[in-house]
Amino acid sequence: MSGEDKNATKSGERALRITDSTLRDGSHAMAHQFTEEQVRATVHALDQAGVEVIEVSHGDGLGGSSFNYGFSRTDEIKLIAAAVEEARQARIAVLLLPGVGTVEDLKAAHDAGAQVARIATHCTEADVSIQHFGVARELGMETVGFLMLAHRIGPAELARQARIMVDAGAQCVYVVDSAGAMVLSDTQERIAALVAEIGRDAQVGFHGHQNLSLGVANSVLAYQAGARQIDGALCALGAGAGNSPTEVLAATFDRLGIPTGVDVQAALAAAEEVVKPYLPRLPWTDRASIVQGYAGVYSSFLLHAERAAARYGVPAHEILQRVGEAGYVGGQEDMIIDIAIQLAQEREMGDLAATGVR
Ligand SMILES: C[C@H](O)CC(=O)C(=O)O
Ligand SMILES: [Mn+2]
Repeated sequence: MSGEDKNATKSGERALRITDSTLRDGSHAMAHQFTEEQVRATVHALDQAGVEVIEVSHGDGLGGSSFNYGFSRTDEIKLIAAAVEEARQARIAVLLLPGVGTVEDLKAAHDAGAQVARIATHCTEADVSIQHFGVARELGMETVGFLMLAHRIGPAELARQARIMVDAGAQCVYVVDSAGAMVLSDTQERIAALVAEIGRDAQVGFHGHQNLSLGVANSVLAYQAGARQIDGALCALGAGAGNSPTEVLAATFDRLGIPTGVDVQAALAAAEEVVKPYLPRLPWTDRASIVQGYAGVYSSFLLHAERAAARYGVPAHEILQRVGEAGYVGGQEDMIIDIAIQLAQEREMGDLAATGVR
């Protein structure tokens, strides 16, 4: 497929496509406890608002329900099937991290009606996605690549990784600011590099997090640098301090005269009347999530760090600072426990030293 957007005619003059990830990235913030009723109500509202792609999966993608990542309350294939049933015009997307999920999971999601496959890898590991893009294309799914923790490498290397995904069959590759660590020009430079490398063959997308409160600003800059797919989540419901809020993206791009095909009033109602009432807590830029952006930590580590903090009596922001210094990536959630234990031991040693005990 060329970089030209084949869906552009669907919403007339649409200049960029907003993909909503409330029911996937938001799964992290919900500790993977979405119910079928919540999924149905959210899809119905997003669909009515004109959002064309709605992502539904465990927060860590298909197959993520596990001891390491957190068990889902409801089987994700059941949630995907419910979302497909509810959507009138929107297509349902799924996320797959090779190694967390398998091609069998992708086939099951496709059988349940999912039409868009988003394949995510760490930003330096695009080659592990090759098989999955091949299978997704064979199934006739739209394909999107997700280069996570994209702040960790420079624009040129990121563009080389995007090329691997496109050669494997990706029709769009996202710069994924998993840590909410990118500051303005970081986004512009990476998007521009990807557009230069793959722009003739595929689209470029941007997925932002709000840890430094820059998700929406980064999204606007991404669009200006050539991105044509942008992610959001209603009420910012996503990992860390949350994602760029879909309703704010819709309103901001509308004010900029950049058509997204999303009805601003309907998106505002979806956030306020459908999602907000079921939230256990609003995504928030507190000390711990700001440290995630500042130290470049995977956003989905937040709840894991908070749980370890409560269990070992150490501050979550200190755990996350150490995680950032160590450079851990998705899949290394167990190291959060390790760091919490180390911090607790250091504190105990410090206390003993202060009381003069040897
Ligand atoms: C599995 C991650 O939550 C994917 C994502 O949304 C990100 O890296 O950001
Ligand atoms: Mn995310």
